[in-house]
Amino acid sequence: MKPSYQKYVPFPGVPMTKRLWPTRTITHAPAWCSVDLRDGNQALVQPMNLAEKLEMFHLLVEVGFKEIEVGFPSASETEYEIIRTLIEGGHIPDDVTIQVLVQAREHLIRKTFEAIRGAKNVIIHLYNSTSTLQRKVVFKKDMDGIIDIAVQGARLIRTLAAEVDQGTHIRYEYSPESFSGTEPENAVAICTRVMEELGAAPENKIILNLPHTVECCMPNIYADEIEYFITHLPHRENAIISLHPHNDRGTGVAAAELGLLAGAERVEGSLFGNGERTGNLDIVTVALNMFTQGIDPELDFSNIRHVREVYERCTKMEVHPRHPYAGDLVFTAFSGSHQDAINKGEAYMRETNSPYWEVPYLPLDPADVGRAYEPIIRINSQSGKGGAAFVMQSVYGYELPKAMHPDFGHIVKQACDEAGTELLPQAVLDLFNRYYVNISTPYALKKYRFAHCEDGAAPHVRFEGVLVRDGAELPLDAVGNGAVDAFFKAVEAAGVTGYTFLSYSEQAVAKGSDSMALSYIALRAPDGSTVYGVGLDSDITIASIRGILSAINRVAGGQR
Ligand SMILES: CC(=O)SCCNC(=O)CCNC(=O)[C@H](O)C(C)(C)COP(=O)(O)OP(=O)(O)OC[C@H]1O[C@@H](n2cnc3c(N)ncnc32)[C@H](O)[C@@H]1OP(=O)(O)O
Ligand SMILES: CC(C)C(=O)C(=O)O
Repeated sequence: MKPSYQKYVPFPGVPMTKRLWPTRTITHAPAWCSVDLRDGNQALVQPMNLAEKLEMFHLLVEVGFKEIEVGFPSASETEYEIIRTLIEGGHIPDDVTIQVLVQAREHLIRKTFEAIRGAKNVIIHLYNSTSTLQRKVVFKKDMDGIIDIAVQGARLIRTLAAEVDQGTHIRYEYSPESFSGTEPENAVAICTRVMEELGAAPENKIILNLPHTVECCMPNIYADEIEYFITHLPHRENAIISLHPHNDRGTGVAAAELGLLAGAERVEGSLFGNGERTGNLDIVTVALNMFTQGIDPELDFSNIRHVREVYERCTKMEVHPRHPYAGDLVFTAFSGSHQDAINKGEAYMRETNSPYWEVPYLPLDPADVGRAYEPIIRINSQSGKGGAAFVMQSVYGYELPKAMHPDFGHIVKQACDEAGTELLPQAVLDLFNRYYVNISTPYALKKYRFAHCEDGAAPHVRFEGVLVRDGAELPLDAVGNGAVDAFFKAVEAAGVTGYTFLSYSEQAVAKGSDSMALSYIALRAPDGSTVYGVGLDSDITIASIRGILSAINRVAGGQR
């Protein structure tokens, strides 16, 4: 790639010495305009058909958009028919304004006015490209020539708007397309002329949409351009300043956010950023970014799965697994330290009832976008002991004692390394069962009984039974202050020696319709190490006995 970088010209800065936007914060939602059905649609391999456009339109209404660019009605019969269907089919709620895009060309403008007949609220969106590059390469005109295209278009629009039925409320929008590639003073000049032509006034504000048609500079430069425009525009009070970022450098969201700081009041974009090339601005991300700053975005993404499902079906595009807020993996932690911190954060939230979201590594509560049911913690070779314990607890209700976490974590880590892939919860449970639960080799408890005795002395329990190893029977018979103690002594008396009882905890778990007891046992093994065993049975005493035997068997069977 060496020398070819020299053919790129660095983007010019904006002549500003003082700028206000870096000192500001975003405090409220802008007016949003969805361009999914137009800019998004025009960039699809297979543009949406009528049914898909209608479904998408209804989704956008459901999400809360009040301004929706529904198409470019003069582009084709299909586009025209879709707009007629929206209007004639009564699909447009009274509080929603449809927007239609048109180039500054007479026959296209006339066709556009035909298309909007009978609509209640319409924004006629006029555009022509104004950038230095387009002037030179496409239009071969100077700036006056470009202004003339816009003025002629605006004049015709005003004339035709005056003839439209009284029941149709028309507003105007003008885009100096490729605004960010236009000299700032030229952008102001052309917009000023269009405002005059369209009779912009405080009670009849024009939307001046300032597109980052191709994102060719850093977002701070776009913000400078917006602030320059706003502070140099005569009669700024007659205009609503709108942003239309694209995402060629991958910073469309940043450009929109900095553009808002620079004073814009309206934002055009699309769901998940669908649009030309790398896409339009992703409105979902900007809106949810606001949400995470304690600002009501005035769009409803509380069921993001549904929004995504309709979007993917209608556009045949896929949302990337790492897409902010909506991707499959964005609320998932595989790595141990993240899992640990998330676990602790969730415990902190439960224990303190904190009114604020204070969970490390998760900037948004998944429940706020309807994703609370998904596994946050998933297991692979990067996971730690807390992750495996979390899966056992959250999926199966097994409350592993904290001291046992490293032991089980080690087993899970080894299995992940061997598998070289993620372990699903069932595989984690299988490992737990295989390594700890009711292990019955080499020692198997063949038969047993215990009796509670109260014969004058302190109450005690007698355990009798038979342990089998390699076909040989070892009789068990001992007395203890409880069944577990009696069993432990009986095993020792039968020659299985060198174990010390360290700790024990129990819990009930639901197994189908039955409730079972789980007993976690820790013993000191003959070599001084700690060994864990788990017993599972409908009877808590038997569960404990099975747990002890499991621990012994893990040592005796060399299964550690
Ligand atoms: C940045 C954006 O996303 S803008 C929106 C872009 N969207 C679309 O283009 C989708 C819909 N477009 C279409 O269906 C077609 O392009 C139409 C119907 C608008 C126009 O079609 P056509 O006139 O057949 O062809 P085409 O688009 O190639 O037109 C190019 C001509 O329009 C001129 N032109 C382009 N934009 C404008 C404009 N805003 N104002 C006036 N003339 C323009 C070009 O200079 C060129 O002129 P030339 O033929 O004299 O060289
Ligand atoms: C027509 C304008 C708003 C546009 O789509 C763009 O510049 O990207």
